[in-house]
Amino acid sequence: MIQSSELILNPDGSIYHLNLLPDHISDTILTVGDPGRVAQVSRHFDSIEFETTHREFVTHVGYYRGKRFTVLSTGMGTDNIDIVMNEARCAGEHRLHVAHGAPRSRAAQVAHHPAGHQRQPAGRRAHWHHAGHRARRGPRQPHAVLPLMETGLETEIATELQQSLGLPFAPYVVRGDDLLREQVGAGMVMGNTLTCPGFYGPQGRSLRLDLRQPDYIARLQNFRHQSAEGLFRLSNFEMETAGYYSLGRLLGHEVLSLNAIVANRATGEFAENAGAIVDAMIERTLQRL
Ligand SMILES: O=P(O)(O)O[C@H]1O[C@H](CO)[C@@H](O)[C@H]1O
Ligand SMILES: O=c1cc[nH]c(=O)[nH]1
Repeated sequence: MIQSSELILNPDGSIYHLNLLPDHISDTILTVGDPGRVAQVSRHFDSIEFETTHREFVTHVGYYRGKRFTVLSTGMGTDNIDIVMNEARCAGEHRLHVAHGAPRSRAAQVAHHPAGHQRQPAGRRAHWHHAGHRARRGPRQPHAVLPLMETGLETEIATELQQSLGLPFAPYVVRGDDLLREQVGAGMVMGNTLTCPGFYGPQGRSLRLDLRQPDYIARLQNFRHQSAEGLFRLSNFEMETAGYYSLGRLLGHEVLSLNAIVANRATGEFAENAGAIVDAMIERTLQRL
């Protein structure tokens, strides 16, 4: 029995922040950061059966070519991903209990629009599969160390990243879902996303304040880890993927982060047709799911 202070329901029975009832959680969930982008996805649907808005969480539920999707905005940052993954899971689990008598895994897909600092033209589509930021130091509270079960390779990369960037913590390094990548990623560029707890300093931008490490971007660009699986390099910045991949692994969901590259940090360019790039990625993703 979970106490009402832990699993908080609104008077209509919907879950606290997302404002969703069990039936609003489809087997496949598409998440976007920008609340305005939910309609950019659902305008492709054949029908929309439900819409709601609560804070930055906008949800549309509908059908695309006969398949039911929930499309949901998260707002920016991994703190919101904690809310979305926990609340969508709890609401969805309840639906599955009612429908099937037992919970089972759902696939959750993620569409984001981050910035690449790799040397490729702004505007190129990409799809990335590693990410991370986890504080492993600090006060030892019971929840400070997650039982994430990183693979050997993930731990190796995390340790080397920590050393080479001089970080006071080891980042998470978590691989996305291989099957979803095969299903959705054909023809897209594969890469490794660095999830940052901010857009400016944490992504090496300096507008009014100097960076503590002036060579931060160069250090990230030059990072290499060679293993039997191939060469690991960092590809792009965004602000949520690590949260999805870590919580997806812990909760047992298939998760893939798709990133439209709109800002090229190596050349200093922002794509002129960013909206069209994002739209093309949305359509391609829907067609493949
Ligand atoms: O456009 P969305 O999907 O929000 O994604 C990216 O854009 C936001 C920053 O501008 C961050 O959320 C980042 O992850
Ligand atoms: O540069 C960018 C662009 C979008 N989102 C990010 O997190 N960074």
